[in-house]
Amino acid sequence: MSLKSNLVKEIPPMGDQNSIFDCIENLVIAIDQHGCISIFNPTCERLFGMTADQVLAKPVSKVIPYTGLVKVLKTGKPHLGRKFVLGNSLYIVNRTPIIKNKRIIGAIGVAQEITELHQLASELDKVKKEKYVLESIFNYTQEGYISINSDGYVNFTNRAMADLLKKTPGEMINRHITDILPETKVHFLQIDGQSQHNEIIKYNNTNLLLSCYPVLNNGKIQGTVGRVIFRDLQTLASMAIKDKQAKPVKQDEQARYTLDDIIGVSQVVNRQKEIMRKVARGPSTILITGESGTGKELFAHAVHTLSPRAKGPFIKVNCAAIPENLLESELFGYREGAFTGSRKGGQAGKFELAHRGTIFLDEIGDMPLSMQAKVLRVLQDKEIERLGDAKTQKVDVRIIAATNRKLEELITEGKFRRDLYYRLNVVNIQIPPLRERLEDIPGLVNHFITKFNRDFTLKINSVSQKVLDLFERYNWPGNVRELENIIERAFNLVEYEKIELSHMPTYIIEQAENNVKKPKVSSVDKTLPTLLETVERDALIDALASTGGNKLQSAKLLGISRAWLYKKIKQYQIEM
Ligand SMILES: Nc1ncnc2c1ncn2[C@@H]1O[C@H](COP(=O)(O)OP(=O)(O)OP(=O)(O)O)[C@@H](O)[C@H]1O
Repeated sequence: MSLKSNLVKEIPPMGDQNSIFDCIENLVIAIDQHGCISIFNPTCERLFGMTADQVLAKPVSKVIPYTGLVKVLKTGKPHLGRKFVLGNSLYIVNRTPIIKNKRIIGAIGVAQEITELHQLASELDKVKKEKYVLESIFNYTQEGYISINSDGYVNFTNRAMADLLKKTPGEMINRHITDILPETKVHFLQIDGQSQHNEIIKYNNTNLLLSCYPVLNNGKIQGTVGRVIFRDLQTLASMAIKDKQAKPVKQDEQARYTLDDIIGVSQVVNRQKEIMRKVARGPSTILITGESGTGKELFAHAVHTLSPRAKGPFIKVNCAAIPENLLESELFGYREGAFTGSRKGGQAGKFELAHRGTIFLDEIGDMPLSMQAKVLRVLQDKEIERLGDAKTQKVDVRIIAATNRKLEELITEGKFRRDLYYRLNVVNIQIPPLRERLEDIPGLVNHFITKFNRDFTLKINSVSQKVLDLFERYNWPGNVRELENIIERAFNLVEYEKIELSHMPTYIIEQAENNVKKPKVSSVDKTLPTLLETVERDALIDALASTGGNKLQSAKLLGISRAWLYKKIKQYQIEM
């Protein structure tokens, strides 16, 4: 009988161990109570390049530098789910003591290669992150998107589409498209690899402008994506001045917000408010920059209401939303007979309408170059010419422009005029993204709760601490607008008087989980020691929260001793 089969007898019986260990693909190594190898299965032989007969009965620590088995033998404590790297592969191992008659008679380790699994998990994580980004993009566009699979069942819809159809995405997913949009059968289901553009369909009493695109995979149709550009055709019609039927755009010509409507305690918001107070008095052009949803329009309204022009009109033009060929007549107006279908008596443009007031050129970065030249001329000469009219008119208008694009980059790419940039950028107000001023969140949350309590006639009076913690970890790609939408969504779900974690969309919970809690320090406090302390404190709080306050587990999680954890809890005065 070989040495190997003698030693294996020491292991508690579990069937025909030899053949089990011999045929499994896992690495199996066992040691006896003296730390000598008692099992070394063929997978180990292959991987370590040694035969069982060469290593059996030898001290494991001499044969393989670290297996962890000697430690398990000494302490009697198992090591479960530990990972290690061997060559280019990643393994997960369970090491357990072998106990017979309450005595530790050895230890066994069983390892499984998980390289591929790990790669798959990383891939999945990457795909998940990309999905969040795409979802955010789709959820913050004004255009409605819906997609169906090849059998006609809805597998995706964005918020704009759900709002448009007055349904929740949950009421639409997995339903057949004809149950949701009966009229679209022909557009969605009979699409044959070609796109269909701008078809008019009816939904309730609204006309929608729908485009459909096939989703192709290796040339085969997998489904269809539908896009609704304008919520209803009246919006389009009102923009199309050249259409004889079109009504002039009804504009609310008054600024709606004041400085008090800008909520925020962060240094940066207070500094910007201070600047606004000063510059509002003068005539200078102002350029407001910041990501989408940071409050640029709100700031523009507030400058106007603070200015001596407050009683004059406040005219907003969204330069990105108006088709290039209509922008000129929109901005400068046109003379009667300037083109076929032009209105009798002609029409005043936005600059004229803003006379003695303020014109707010939103999304100025998207203004076509040809129009930039004309706006520059207004800035220089304070004069306009209606389309088709040789007569010039003096206008007294203050310009506030805003953009979420990097104008310097657009200048380098030749898409924005440098001279216009200098003319606009006399005073620059930069609004930082919400993730860089987390201290503004609680005030904004209260502000939106008050607003929605009014709109929904509800009496929500608080938000759970868990939700506030979540808000600190989330990175707010849609900024304050996204926060406002999330609170509004919660109002639709809330049952009692408190907004809880269960009222939050899963995508923000999942994204926040992947984020390290950000240090809540203002720019003046950003010395390295302060930052390190903040990160350390946050890591402690996260570990304690995720282990339900268990200090031993938290210490393990953080890779520090229990004594060190206690010291840090005391140092940072973390309440338990
Ligand atoms: N500091 C703030 N206090 C209160 N409400 C705010 C604040 N900032 C933004 N909001 C609200 O967030 C929403 C988005 O703001 P706003 O439209 O001004 O952003 P924006 O930067 O102009 O966005 P976009 O670039 O997409 O046009 C609005 O409902 C606005 O009232």
